[in-house]
Amino acid sequence: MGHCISSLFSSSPSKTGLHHSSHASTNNHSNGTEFSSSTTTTPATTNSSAGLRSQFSEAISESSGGIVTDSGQLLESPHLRVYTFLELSTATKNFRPDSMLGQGGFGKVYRGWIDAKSLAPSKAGSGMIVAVKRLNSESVQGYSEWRSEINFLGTLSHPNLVKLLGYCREDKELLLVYEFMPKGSLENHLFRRGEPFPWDLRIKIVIGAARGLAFLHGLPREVIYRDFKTSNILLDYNYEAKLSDFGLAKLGPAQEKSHVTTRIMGTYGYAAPEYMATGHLYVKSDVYAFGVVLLEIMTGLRAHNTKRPNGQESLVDWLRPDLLNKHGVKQIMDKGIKGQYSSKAAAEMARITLSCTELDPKNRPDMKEVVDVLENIQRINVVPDRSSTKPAVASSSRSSPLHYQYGYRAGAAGAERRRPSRPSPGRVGAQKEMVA
Ligand SMILES: Nc1ncnc2c1ncn2[C@@H]1O[C@H](COP(=O)(O)OP(=O)(O)OP(=O)(O)O)[C@@H](O)[C@H]1O
Repeated sequence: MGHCISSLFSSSPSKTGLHHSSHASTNNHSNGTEFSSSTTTTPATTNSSAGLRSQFSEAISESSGGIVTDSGQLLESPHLRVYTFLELSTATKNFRPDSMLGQGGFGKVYRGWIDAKSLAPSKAGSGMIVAVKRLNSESVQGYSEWRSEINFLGTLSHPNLVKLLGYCREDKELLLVYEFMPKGSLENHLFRRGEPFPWDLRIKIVIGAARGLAFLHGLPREVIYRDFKTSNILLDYNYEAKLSDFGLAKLGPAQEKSHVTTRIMGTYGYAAPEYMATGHLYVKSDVYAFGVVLLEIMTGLRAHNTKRPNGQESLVDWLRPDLLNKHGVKQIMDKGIKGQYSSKAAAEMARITLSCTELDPKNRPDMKEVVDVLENIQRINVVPDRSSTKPAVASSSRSSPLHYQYGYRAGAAGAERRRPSRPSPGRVGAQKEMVA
C-alpha cells in the first residue's frame, strides 16, 4: 500500500517514525503485517494530476515522449478518465457492502460498472465490471497512494501490470478505477482456500509477475515496486498475473548510484534485509521479495506469521536452509500439490529461490534472468502420469488446473475473502506451523 511519493513532487507530506499498521485488510491479517511511518499531516491540495504525470513520465523515460520496451510501454499521454464522485457512487450501487471486493490498508475496493467503450459509468449489471478503490482520504498515506498510483499506472502499460482506467478527486474523496481482476489475488488462492492451488498455475502466475517486475526494472529510469507480495498479484480470467498497488513504488537511483535512501515501508516477511537495516532501497530489494513469494508458492506457507512458534515467524529465516539440499526441499514442499511437479523442477525452484533471497543484493539475479529460469522450470516440469498420482488431500481432484475454478461470486466476495485459512492436515508446512 502506498505512502511514499517521489521527491519529484513538492507537496510530498512529511512522515516520521515506524509503526505497525492497525488496518484490518480483509486479506492480510495475522500474516503479512504492514509497517509504515505514522503520519499526521493533512494531504496537501494539488492541481490536476496531469501536469505531474507528464513530469513523472519524463523522469521515468529520462527523455521526452513515450517509449516502448519489450511488450510494455511508457505512455506519452495517459488516457485516464476523470470521474465525479456521483458517477462512481452510481456505478458501485452507492458503495453498498455487497459490492465490496476487498479491503486494504488504506481503503475499500468495490465492484462497479462502466461502459466498455466510453468508460462512462453505467448502471450496475450493464457494461463492463471494474474495481473502484475508495481511499481513506483522511490519512496522508491514502492521499499519497492515490497520487503514486496515478503517476505510475497512468504512465506505464504492460500486460502484467493492472490497468488504471480513471480516478476521482472531489472534496475529501479520492478514488481509483481499475480493470476488474476476476480471479482475485494469488494470496486468496494460496492461503484462503481449503484446497491446494495447482502447481502449474503457481508457476504460470509467478512467471507473469516476474515479467511485470522485469519490465519495471528494465525502464530507462528503473522503477522499484517495493511492495511485492501475493496480495498484490491480481489474476485475470486466465490466471494471468498483474501487479497492482503502486502506492509504495519509487523511481530507482539516478545515474551511477546503486540505491535510493528512503523511509522503511513495506510488508514484514517480504522486505529485504538491507532495506530493513539501512533504508537503502535497491532494485534488487524487489528481487528479494520475489524470492519470498517463490518460497511461499513452494511451501504453501505465508511469508510472515506471528502465530508460528519463535524462530519460524519469518518464512525465509525458517526454511531457507532447507533449500540447500534435496532432502530439505522435499520436506518443505507443499504436500497438497505432491505429484504435480517433478523433483528436477522443485530443485530448480529451490536454486532460484536461494539466489533471489541472497543476503547481499549484488548476488541476487536480475528479474530478466529470473523470468528465463522460471520459464525453463515450466518447460522441464514433466510429471509421469497425473491420472495415477495419488491425491494428497481428499478434495485434490479439483486441484488439477483444468478443474480449478475460483473467482469472485456475486455479492459473496467479502465472505469468501474473510474465510480464515485452514491448515490442511496433510501438509508438511501445516504441521510445521503447529510444531511448538
Ligand atoms: N482490480 C481489482 N480487481 C479485483 N479485485 C481487486 C482489484 N484491486 C483490488 N482488489 C481486491 O481488493 C482487495 C484490497 O486491495 P488493496 O490493493 O486495497 O489492498 P491489499 O493489497 O489487499 O492490502 P495492502 O493494504 O496490504 O496493500 C484485495 O483483496 C484485492 O484482491
